[in-house]
Amino acid sequence: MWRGGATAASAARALRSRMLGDPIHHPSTAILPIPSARAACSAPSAVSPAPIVAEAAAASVAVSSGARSASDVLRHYGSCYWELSKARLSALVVATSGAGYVLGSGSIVDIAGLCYTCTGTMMVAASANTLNQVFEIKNDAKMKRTMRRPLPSGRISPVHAAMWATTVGTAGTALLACKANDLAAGLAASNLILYAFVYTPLKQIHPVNTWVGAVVGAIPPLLGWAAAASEVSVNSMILPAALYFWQLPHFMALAYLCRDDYLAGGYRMLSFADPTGKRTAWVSLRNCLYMLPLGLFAYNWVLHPNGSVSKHRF
Ligand SMILES: CC(C)=CCC/C(C)=C/CC/C(C)=C/COP(=O)(O)OP(=O)(O)O
Repeated sequence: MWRGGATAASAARALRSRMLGDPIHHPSTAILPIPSARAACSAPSAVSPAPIVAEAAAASVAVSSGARSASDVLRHYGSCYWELSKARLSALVVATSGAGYVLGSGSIVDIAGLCYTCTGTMMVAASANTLNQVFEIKNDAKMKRTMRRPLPSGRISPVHAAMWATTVGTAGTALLACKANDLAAGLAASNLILYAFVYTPLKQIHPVNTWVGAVVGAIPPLLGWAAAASEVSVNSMILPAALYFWQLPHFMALAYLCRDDYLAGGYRMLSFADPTGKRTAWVSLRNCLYMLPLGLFAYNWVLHPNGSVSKHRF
């Protein structure tokens, strides 16, 4: 039986803590270069072979657990970035932007342009969603629906999240400016500002926040259209308008069903002053009805990127 096991285990622990630090709480010390482990492994020694074997084993354990810890760190922050970005919601936002791009393209769709636009939109939406959570840490911590998010649960620091938002938002806007056009980049940046710096604080001030939030959700297809056509027109507004009216019943239903949670979070929603739900239901129904004429417009108009309206079937 090999008796160097205990020595190897403690040496491995010491090496591992030197190499990796605490990946979660001290991320800056988390990934030190592997060569230090290799150096420990290959350091010449004049002492008996048992410690050499023990140290070699320790180093090899340290390297493999180091690799595991590095991948743990990557997984940890990867999942934080994913959640901060609300990646599934952002993917839906990208789908609407992509639809706008295709409609704004006319008969030929530039696939590379579509990919750049979708990537840029995803990045700016990820940034907007992260900033929203940076500003709502205390509120999110009070709500059942949101208390397990990365910031209120302490899985990532606010500074780290803000740096992620700044990096991805700047890169996404630059991508749109370089590979699409300034109009698309401007719409993306303005929408980020509207969401993070107008809608987000407004949630705690006045129920009108829901309507402002619906504008934020409606901009991405306009952005996509602008990226393809380099301009916006009456036709480019049809899909955004449909999204705007569609979101209101969606948000109203959420605000009514989760009203206790929203109240606990310190938000101001229409549903608080509506115990029977009748007012909320009426606002929802009214906005559903507004969608009917939009369907007729889309059916009867050819959606020319240049905004001219010809009466054909779409
Ligand atoms: C290109 C670009 C910038 C696109 C932005 C797209 C975007 C962020 C859409 C979300 C719209 C919205 C009002 C979500 C609800 O936020 P909430 O704060 O009510 O949600 P929460 O309570 O779950 O945090």
